[in-house]
Amino acid sequence: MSAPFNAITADRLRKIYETPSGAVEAVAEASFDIARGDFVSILGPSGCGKSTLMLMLAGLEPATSGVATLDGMEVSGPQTEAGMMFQDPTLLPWRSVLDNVLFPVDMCRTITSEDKTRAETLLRMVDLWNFREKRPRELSGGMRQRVALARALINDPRILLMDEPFSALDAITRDEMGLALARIWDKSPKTAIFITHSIREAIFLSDRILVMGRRPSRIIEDLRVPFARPRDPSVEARPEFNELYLHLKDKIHRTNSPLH
Ligand SMILES: Nc1ncnc2c1ncn2[C@@H]1O[C@H](COP(=O)(O)OP(=O)(O)OP(=O)(O)O)[C@@H](O)[C@H]1O
Repeated sequence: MSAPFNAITADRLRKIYETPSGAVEAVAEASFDIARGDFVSILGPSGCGKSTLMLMLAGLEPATSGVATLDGMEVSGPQTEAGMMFQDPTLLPWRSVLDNVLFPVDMCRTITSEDKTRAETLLRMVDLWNFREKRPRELSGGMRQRVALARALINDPRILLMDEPFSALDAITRDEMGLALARIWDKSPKTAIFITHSIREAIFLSDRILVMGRRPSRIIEDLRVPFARPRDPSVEARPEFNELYLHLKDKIHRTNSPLH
């Protein structure tokens, strides 16, 4: 059977958290299809349900109703095939950088020499080759996130789910991480969902941007980013970049305002 064109689908995904103080409707209804190879960012005001949506797609939080699929398979539990990155890199402190990158392989089978070669290639790509034998505590925050990126790619996943992976980093390191991710993308495009609060980061990295409205949230904007790849940071100086930036900023501001 040939692979489906849409790598990720969400069909009326809804999430209500039951809490001691009552029900919280985190996501009212999210529906979208993501084509194979597209890099899609999700923007939206704080607390609108972006992480909840991601957790439902990753199979880490069950949807109250609706259906998600990854690579044509309905999501009904943790999606081990997808690469994942979160705000916190969650590295194992007693393992070396190289062994942290190999951890997802170690979890499911015996590590082969090909796995080691791939881990080494990835560490070169994220510029951490010289740190492969170090422990996480010896690395900066940006370096730890680069280890997490290499780890997310170790199984060469077709789908990558990233929830604010760079948000704890300083602005310069964050830009460098964005560039590193864009370069990796140029070499080996994957289907990705990337949650961020940075409109500039979303435009620079994405083929398409979805905006979620205020809770209980829905997708209120879905647009394509018109810049060819590979992109370099000079794209930010283009008038179209700024127009898109202002459009998205206005959209998020309006949804965040109690007057709208
Ligand atoms: N496990 C949980 N139990 C109860 N309520 C939750 C839980 N997780 C999230 N929520 C609530 O669901 C809503 C959406 O939270 P979520 O973390 O998905 O938003 P977000 O858009 O990712 O926020 P931010 O941009 O600030 O990270 C919030 O009101 C939050 O308090």
